[in-house]
Amino acid sequence: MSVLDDIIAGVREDLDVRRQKLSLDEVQTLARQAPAPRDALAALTPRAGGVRVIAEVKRKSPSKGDLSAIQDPAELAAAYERGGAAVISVLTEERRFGGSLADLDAVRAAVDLPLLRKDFTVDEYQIWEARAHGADLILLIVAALDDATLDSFLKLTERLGMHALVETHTPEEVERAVAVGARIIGVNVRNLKTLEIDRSVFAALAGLIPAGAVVVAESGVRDIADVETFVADGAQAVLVGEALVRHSNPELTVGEFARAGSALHH
Ligand SMILES: O=C(O)c1ccccc1NCC(=O)[C@H](O)[C@H](O)COP(=O)(O)O
Repeated sequence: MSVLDDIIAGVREDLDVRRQKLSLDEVQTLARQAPAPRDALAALTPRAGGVRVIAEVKRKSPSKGDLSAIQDPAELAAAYERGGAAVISVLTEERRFGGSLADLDAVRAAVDLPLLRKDFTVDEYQIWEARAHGADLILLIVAALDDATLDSFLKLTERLGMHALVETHTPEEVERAVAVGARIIGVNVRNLKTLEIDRSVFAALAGLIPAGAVVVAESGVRDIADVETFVADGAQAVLVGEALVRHSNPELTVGEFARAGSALHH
């Protein structure tokens, strides 16, 4: 079983528990009552003077173990917002990342930016749930979904007024993301089956993404030089977790990353 398969097995078990407590009907009602979504696509659309930063609230991970205790996710997200993040990503997977929907609620109450509910979406229920908790963007990992499911999840997401970050790691996955009409396409340089980071994967895949889709480099950003390399290779946005949560001044670091590559970016 790959790491991704193992994570998804746990996600399904946790989802069954939540569904016992709150039916799909009830989550749908809450989603329909939620305030209108913010436009994450507009927030990620490139503009002069830098790269868009998706700043992540991430406590721990399968690859690195504990990263940061993060007592107050709302305070961290507010620091990201002050630093110039375009979108805040909140990991809600509990077993392997230590996140929760309570974190998403806390961050939603604290910032005005679009929010990415970062989870392993394998069931329609999670999309309604994301909206009910104020998310504006969800993650769809191509490797975890067949074509028909990817297509129907993307359609549902957009029907609910949200957008999807459609994540890829191979040329075939980019092709599948493009085929379903993804408008925000991520290239994760972390292989979710082996956890290996290979930053060169981004340069190899970014050129396959058609103009018109926002291109996001995901994972493995350690410093400004990494952001500059991703921008030079075609990134319009970067998704950063570890480097921000481990830093003593996440606000400053988000700002530095957001300005990185401004000379290259157009
Ligand atoms: O981070 C992991 O170890 C991981 C393992 C298995 C599946 C997903 C994983 N991470 C999710 C992410 O995509 C990252 O949290 C995100 O891209 C930020 O990465 P980083 O800046 O390297 O923390």
